[in-house]
Amino acid sequence: MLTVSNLSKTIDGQAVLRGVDFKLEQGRVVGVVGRNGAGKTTLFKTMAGILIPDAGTVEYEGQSIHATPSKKLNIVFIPDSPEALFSYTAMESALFFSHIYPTFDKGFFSNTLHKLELPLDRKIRQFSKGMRMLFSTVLGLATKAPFVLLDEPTNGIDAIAKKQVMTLLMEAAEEGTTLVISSHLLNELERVADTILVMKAGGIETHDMDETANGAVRKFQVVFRDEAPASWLNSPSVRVLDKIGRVYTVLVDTKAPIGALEEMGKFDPLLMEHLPMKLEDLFVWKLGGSNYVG
Ligand SMILES: Nc1ncnc2c1ncn2[C@@H]1O[C@H](COP(=O)(O)OP(=O)(O)OP(=O)(O)O)[C@@H](O)[C@H]1O
Repeated sequence: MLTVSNLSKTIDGQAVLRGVDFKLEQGRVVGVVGRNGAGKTTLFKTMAGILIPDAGTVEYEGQSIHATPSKKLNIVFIPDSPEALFSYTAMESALFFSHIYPTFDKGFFSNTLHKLELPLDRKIRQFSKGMRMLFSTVLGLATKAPFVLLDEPTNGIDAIAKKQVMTLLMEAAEEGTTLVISSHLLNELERVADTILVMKAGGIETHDMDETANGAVRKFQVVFRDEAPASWLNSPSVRVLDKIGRVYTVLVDTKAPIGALEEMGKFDPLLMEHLPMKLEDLFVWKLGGSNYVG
């Protein structure tokens, strides 16, 4: 279990993390989403012990990873580019990591690199972006750490490399590794994550993926008979995702005290169809800016 309690971090006078709290059980696949600059990378670096928090704790099995540095070995951070290893070859990087991580699996590292046709003797600087991301993923997974934090692992790589990275990750998850993946590719995250952490204003909300699909916020396609009622469209319990002619796609908080769903029914729409809720919809609901205005 990894427990993050009341974690705060200010960088250059900006409070990036503000009292972040959550727990991660072993064997989960966790997606971390948030707007650009929300603090995902800062959170990962603090969770992995690279940054020291101003307040709060990160505990692995009840022990602070900052107070007991050996506990950091249980949490590996895979950055979006392995710049720190650019002047090393893949093999040299593995040697370096095997000195740090006693559980480092050299066999897994070289076999997987061989399967992926990545050279062991070339400097990482000479790798393409896709090769670098595959290499860092293999290197991180080879540590056999129980918690692996991946910062945008498939960003900017081609479809084949993406599939290879995702396959490696799913194999690790099946073996019980907890993966924490930050990504802006919500469709991809939706397929693999069972828990979603939404970062906003330095804080975090935890969502179960099942809860996302069956929670209080529902998605509808609705066609009104006359002009769409502006007060309803602009209410805080409603968010317009799309409008084509008189066809609206909306998110409605079905548990809101003002009864936005009942009200929609009272307008006697020509069509009112319930659609499946996607992770992208949750993202817009939680992090979208102002509501529909036009
Ligand atoms: N070394 C640094 N020096 C100054 N400001 C920083 C530093 N690292 C992060 N920040 C600031 O902290 C905030 C959070 O950055 P962070 O990289 O953690 O966000 P993010 O959610 O990972 O963003 P993105 O989705 O764009 O990668 C940003 O406003 C960023 O400018």
